[in-house]
Amino acid sequence: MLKIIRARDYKDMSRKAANIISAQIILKNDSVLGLATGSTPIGIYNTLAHWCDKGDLDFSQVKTVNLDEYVGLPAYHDQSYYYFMRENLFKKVNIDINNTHLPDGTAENAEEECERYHNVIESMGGIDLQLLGIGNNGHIGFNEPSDIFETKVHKVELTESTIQANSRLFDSIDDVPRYAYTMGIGEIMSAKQILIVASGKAKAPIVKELIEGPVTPKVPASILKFHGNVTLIADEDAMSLVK
Ligand SMILES: O=P(O)(O)OC[C@H]1O[C@](O)(CO)[C@@H](O)[C@@H]1O
Repeated sequence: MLKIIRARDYKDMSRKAANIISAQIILKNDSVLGLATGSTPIGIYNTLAHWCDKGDLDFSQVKTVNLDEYVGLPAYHDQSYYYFMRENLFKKVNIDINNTHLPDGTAENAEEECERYHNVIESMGGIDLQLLGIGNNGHIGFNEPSDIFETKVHKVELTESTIQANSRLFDSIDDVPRYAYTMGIGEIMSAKQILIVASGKAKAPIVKELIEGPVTPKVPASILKFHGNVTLIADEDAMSLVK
């Protein structure tokens, strides 16, 4: 069942989500956090960094594993998710960078990279708290709408809708990578706790679909309704189409 927390606006959503992540770290200082990229979590990461800076939060034992990475982008590329995580969180908190993990977008062998990344997640003993954004088409990580739920880390061809949405961050749409590595639905659903965040009017149709629609691989996020401990934090704009 999906627990729903309504937030006033982006700032309120960010603080509420940061509070839950912070509680997780306080309760278990060596928590494994599953982390997400995209515009939505930036306010959460800023808030966590601020609390860490004030000495209220300690990342020294925290381990992280990210959802996804573009195929073909090296870590130093400013649109790689490695770069995003470093700029928005890792360099601002006292985390040991060796405890942070993402798929390697430059790996030569895709199959081996998927296997390696799956084993990284397993070797950490699973994810304590997984943070998720939601794509306009219902994707989580880069699990795009499909006929099946892919369970394990895999290489995925991005949909036109995702390429369009993410082109805002690249010089031209032709620069957006066509493929990505992503955690599978199985690894995401194995997390002990899941937090999914949504903000803004553009997310209102998919948030309505998530809450009111059926569970189907056509809306990958819908599977979350089968998880035992999942919370959606959405602001008023994102909730504006929900009855
Ligand atoms: O938070 P945003 O930028 O709307 O992105 C939503 C989702 O899309 C992605 O950016 C990938 O397209 C995910 O990483 C994110 O969860």
